[in-house]
Amino acid sequence: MNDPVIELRGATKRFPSGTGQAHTAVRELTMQVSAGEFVAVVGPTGCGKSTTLSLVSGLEPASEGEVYVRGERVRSIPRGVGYMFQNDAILPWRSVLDNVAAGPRYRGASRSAARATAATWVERVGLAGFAKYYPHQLSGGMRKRVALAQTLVNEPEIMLMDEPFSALDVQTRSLMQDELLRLWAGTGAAVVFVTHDLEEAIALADRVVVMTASPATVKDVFAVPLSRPRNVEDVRLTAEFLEIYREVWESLRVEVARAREEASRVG
Ligand SMILES: Nc1ncnc2c1ncn2[C@@H]1O[C@H](COP(=O)(O)OP(=O)(O)OP(=O)(O)O)[C@@H](O)[C@H]1O
Repeated sequence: MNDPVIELRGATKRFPSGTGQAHTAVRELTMQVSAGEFVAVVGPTGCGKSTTLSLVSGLEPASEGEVYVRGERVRSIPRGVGYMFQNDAILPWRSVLDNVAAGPRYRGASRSAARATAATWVERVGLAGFAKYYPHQLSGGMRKRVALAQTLVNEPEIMLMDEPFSALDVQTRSLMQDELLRLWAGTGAAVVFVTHDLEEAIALADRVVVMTASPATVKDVFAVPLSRPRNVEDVRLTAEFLEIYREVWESLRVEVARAREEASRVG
């Protein structure tokens, strides 16, 4: 394996809880992600998947253990990190083109250079002809395309994705998954993709990390040896996919059951 671009070594994150005691969100997380690798993280609701991304992005410092990006200890937000969340960061008063141009502008490109770069990404995500549209004129899938272009225009070395497609209907979701794979291929970016959806995780990733019920730690890591390029709808129907699904679900189901038990005890 190449040198990891992302490395967590025994990272633990505690938050102050309402009762004055510390609440452990994630504990002793150890994992590595290499350049060009697509890693999906699955786990029961509320186990600490988003917190894991916050540690990598430097938004939250680890309470214990270490987090490295490109071999350097994360102390603030590292450069070269792109995000995509469930709620997109599209500004309603800006056109599609200007939303995508905002990143390059922020990084110092002139208005015309930023718009030229943005135009190529607007086209690559399939929105040529919609550059002048405003967000309210777009469908949910089209907004996701804008969000993808907003992320990719900055050519991130690392992409942190937190359930970016979970609000979409099933068909649009599959389309966007294919788009993501197509656009990511060849970028060399390392991806950490958090999802509730095990099918999505396997269809997209090179490895699937299963987290335990709260406080989350890495329970198992599964390789996904499905060939690329992949078409997510086709790949889901293969015997190989189902075999991997069964294996990962065996691991995940125990944690989902444990989380439910815990929730019913607390609730
Ligand atoms: N800033 C914060 N302050 C206090 N507690 C927090 C904070 N961020 C997360 N937590 C707590 O840490 C735990 C893990 O939350 P996190 O959002 O990482 O889980 P998740 O697995 O991403 O959840 P979901 O699957 O519902 O998206 C939760 O109990 C949450 O309340």
